[in-house]
Amino acid sequence: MLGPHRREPFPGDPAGIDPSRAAVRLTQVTRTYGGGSSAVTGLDRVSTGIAAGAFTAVMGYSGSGKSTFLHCAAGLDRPTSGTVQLGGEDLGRLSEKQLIRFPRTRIGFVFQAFNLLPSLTVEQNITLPLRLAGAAPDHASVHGVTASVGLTGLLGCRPSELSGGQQQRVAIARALITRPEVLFADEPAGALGPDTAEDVLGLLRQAVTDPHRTVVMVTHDPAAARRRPARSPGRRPSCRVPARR
Ligand SMILES: Nc1ncnc2c1ncn2[C@@H]1O[C@H](COP(=O)(O)OP(=O)(O)OP(=O)(O)O)[C@@H](O)[C@H]1O
Repeated sequence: MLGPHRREPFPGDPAGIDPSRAAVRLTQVTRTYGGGSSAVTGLDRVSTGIAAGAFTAVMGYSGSGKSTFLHCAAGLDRPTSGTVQLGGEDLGRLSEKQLIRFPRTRIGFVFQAFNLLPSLTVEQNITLPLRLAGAAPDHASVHGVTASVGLTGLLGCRPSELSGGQQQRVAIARALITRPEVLFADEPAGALGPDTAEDVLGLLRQAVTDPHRTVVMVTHDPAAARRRPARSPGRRPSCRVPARR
């Protein structure tokens, strides 16, 4: 964990990562909120690469820009300057319409607060990204992903009928249903108790056992960042947001 007075290079700095092995690359990315004297810099010229097929944990002190980093890397937010490449695609070159469609097919995102639609059933929540992308959900995929996150038998429930851990499992299934190249998770266990949190983190570590998948997770928990996925990428999985100047 970095403190506000320490600045260390990113372990995944582009200088240290083979460009062909980077699932996501940020180059000189700055994100400023507001303007004038009240402007806040969420990210300040961050350059880094996320190794493809690895489980990478993003850590840093509160307010250091972890969520901003994740949103820019996933294309959910546009940087004020700099470039983000995901799977070789420069997200800055995409139109608003293309950028909205992009996450539904190429990335999955898991939020701390689950962000499920309360009026939809578990099955409808899980298949929503497919339906928004105009694809018909096939039962084998739905049941496969549901079983992989331990939700078999709960497809007809509404989110309000589920525990927090079960709701986060639904959110993970929803993120995985499109078979994304990169799965982003922002404090996915932040709203859960320790045992449930461990289950949810285990599912994310399991997700990277698919050789074509990269997982990037923001966490405050050094233990969660240190634990290796089932198929270890062979090095310590960590990535740190440098202190803002
Ligand atoms: N929408 C916004 N409008 C204005 N400022 C923002 C906005 N989003 C983030 N910020 C600011 O940008 C900085 C980085 O915020 P960010 O949420 O990315 O940090 P974080 O490391 O994820 O924090 P935490 O660990 O507390 O969730 C903070 O100073 C925050 O106040």
